Amino acid sequence: MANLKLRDARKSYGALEVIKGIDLDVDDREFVVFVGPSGCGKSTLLRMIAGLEKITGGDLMIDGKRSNDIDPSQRGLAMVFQSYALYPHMTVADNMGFALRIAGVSTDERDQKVKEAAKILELTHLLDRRPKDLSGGQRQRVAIGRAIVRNPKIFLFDEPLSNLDAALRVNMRLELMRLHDELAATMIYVTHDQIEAMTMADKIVVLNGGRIEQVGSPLALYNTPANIFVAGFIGSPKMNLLPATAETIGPDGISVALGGGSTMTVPVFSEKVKVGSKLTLGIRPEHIRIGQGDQFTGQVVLAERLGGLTIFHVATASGHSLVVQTEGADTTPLHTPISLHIDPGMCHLFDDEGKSLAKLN
Ligand SMILES: Nc1ncnc2c1ncn2[C@@H]1O[C@H](COP(=O)(O)OP(=O)(O)OP(=O)(O)O)[C@@H](O)[C@H]1O
Repeated sequence: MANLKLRDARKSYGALEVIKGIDLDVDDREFVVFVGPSGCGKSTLLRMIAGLEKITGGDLMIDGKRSNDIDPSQRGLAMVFQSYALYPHMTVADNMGFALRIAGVSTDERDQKVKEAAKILELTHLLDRRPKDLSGGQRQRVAIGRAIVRNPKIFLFDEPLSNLDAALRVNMRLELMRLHDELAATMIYVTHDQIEAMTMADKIVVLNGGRIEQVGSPLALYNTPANIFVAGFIGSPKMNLLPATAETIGPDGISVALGGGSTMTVPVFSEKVKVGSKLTLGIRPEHIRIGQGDQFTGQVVLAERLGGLTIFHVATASGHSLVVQTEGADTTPLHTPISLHIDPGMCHLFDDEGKSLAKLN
């Protein structure tokens, strides 16, 4: 069993506070991913958990025990870094067994643990090699093996795949998911790659400026972002965000004017919104249909043809730029006049503070 709790966790460097009060629960066997823009504090938070950065306020609880001041080596955690940090002069087997040797584990037990980990990671045939004779992906597997042999309560990963090429990243991503399942392990994983976050996480933690914007399952964040920040951060291509003004408020929702004569009634509710309130309408690119309506007319100005799907950049007659995603290889040529349909039920409305308005049932 392994669980971890942060309560009002803070980190300051001198007068500069970079982690500003984090409350988070990581449950046993959960795969938790920290995402957020560069500099938001993902690595700092992970390093605070690992014990590599001192926590300057609040509590870190590991299995119910306050662990702020426990030595990193005694926390029962193992961290895998982006840089692998392998010892170049040691073989794969020695690299993997090093921490156990330092801990005074007998040679027999060490060999057995290294062999078990090598089998799980398909490194058995490489145990006698040195890191320089391995590919990037193999090196990263050795770094993960070094964590596995320690049988940690919780694995911590700091952007472990970002030095790998695109194809290898996909492979390693799948391997890590398999490993999480096979080891029934608790994992905390930092990345700026939202595909990694969406595909691997049980729970995503979206950080921004040292605070949590939202915590939830990948689909919860995708379908019901709490605010504009999360709406814009999760999802690729990004959600379209358009300025809107509340025109009427009724039992069917809030009617908004989108400029250029376009209006839409979005089935949401808020006591705070009044006629004239400034709002933002959000619609994901895959929820806009081409050639099925007259909410917007315009023309395609750019097309990203990916084979399985096509991403159109559309300039509307009302002066908006919209990104539209269609299934398959849509061959609509550039500059073709088109009309667009938006399903109001798929739209999000955000208030003037960027908070999401509740949907009507
Ligand atoms: N030793 C330090 N002294 C002062 N500020 C620091 C120190 N280490 C990190 N910071 C600041 O803390 C903030 C968070 O940094 P951190 O590395 O955790 O961000 P990150 O989200 O992991 O970013 P990235 O995705 O770019 O790695 C940044 O503004 C950074 O400049």
